[in-house]
Amino acid sequence: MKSSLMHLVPPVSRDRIISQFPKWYTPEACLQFKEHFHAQVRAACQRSTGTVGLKLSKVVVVGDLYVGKTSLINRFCKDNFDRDYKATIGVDFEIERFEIVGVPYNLQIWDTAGQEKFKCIASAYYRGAEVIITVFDLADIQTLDHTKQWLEDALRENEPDSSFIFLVGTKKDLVSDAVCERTELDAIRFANEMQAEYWSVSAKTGENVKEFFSRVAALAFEQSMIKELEKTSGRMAQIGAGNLIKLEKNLMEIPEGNTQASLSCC
Ligand SMILES: Nc1nc2c(ncn2[C@@H]2O[C@H](COP(=O)(O)OP(=O)(O)OP(=O)(O)O)[C@@H](O)[C@H]2O)c(=O)[nH]1
Ligand SMILES: [Mg+2]
Repeated sequence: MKSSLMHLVPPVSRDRIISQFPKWYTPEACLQFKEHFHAQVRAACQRSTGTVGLKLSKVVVVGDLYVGKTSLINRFCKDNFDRDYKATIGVDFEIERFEIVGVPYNLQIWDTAGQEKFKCIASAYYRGAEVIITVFDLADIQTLDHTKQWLEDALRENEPDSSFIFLVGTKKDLVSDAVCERTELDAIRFANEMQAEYWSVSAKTGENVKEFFSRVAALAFEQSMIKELEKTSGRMAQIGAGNLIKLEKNLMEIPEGNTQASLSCC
C-alpha cells in the first residue's frame, strides 16, 4: 500500500534537495552561523523510515502593501514574475516540497495582504508560524519603518520564542549598489533589534530568492526535528540556554565514551 502511494508522488525537484546547511546572507544579521546540520538531526534522518515524511512547517509572510510579498513567493514557488500589481485579498498559501538530509519536508508559505482593510482577515492566519518573514521594499525606506509593527502583530499570535524571524528587503534590482548598501546598514540594525536574519532579494531577477528559501527551510526543518527528538526522547532531551542540546546516550546513539552529547547549534 505504502509503496504504491509513493509512486503517485512526483520526485522533489533537484533544487529543493538540501544536504549541506545553506549559508547566511550577511554575518552582521545572521540567526545561526552553523555550517552543518546538527549531528543528532543527521543521525535521526538516517534512521528515518519515512514516517517523518509528512513534516510541514508554517511560514507567514507579512509587510506593507506593494512591497513584493506575493512576487517573492511566486518567484520561488512558480519561478515567474508579474510586473502588474494585483493586491492580495486576505490570504493565500503555497506548499513547497523539499528533501532535507534525505527526509521529505514541506513549507506551507502563507502570503498575507498588506492593505489595511484586509489586515484582520490576514492576522487570523498568523497563529502557529514556525517562521515569520517580514518584508520591506529596498526602494521605499518607509516600508522598513513599518516592519517592527508587522512583526509585533505576528508575534502576538504566537508563543514567545517559537518562531524564526527573517527581515527581507525586496526589489534589489531597482536600487543601485550604493543605495542598497546604505539601506542594508539600516536594515541590519532593524534586524538585530528584531532578532531577525536579514536578506536582500529581487523577485524580478531571482537574485538570492532560492538561497533565501533554502535557508528558511533548513532552519525550520532542523528546529522541527529537534522538537520531535525532544518529544520522542521525552524526559531525556533538554534544550539548554544558548541553544545547547543535551541528549542522553542510550536514546540518541551517542558514540562510546561520551556520557552526554552537547553540541552548539550556532
Ligand atoms: N522591479 C521589481 N518589482 C517588483 C519586485 N517585487 C515586486 N515587484 C512589483 O511590485 C508590485 C507589488 O508586488 P506584490 O508582490 O504584488 O506586492 P505585495 O506585497 O504582495 O502587495 P499586497 O498583496 O497588496 O500586500 C508589483 O507591481 C510587482 O511587479 C522586484 O523584485 N523588482
Ligand atoms: Mg500580495
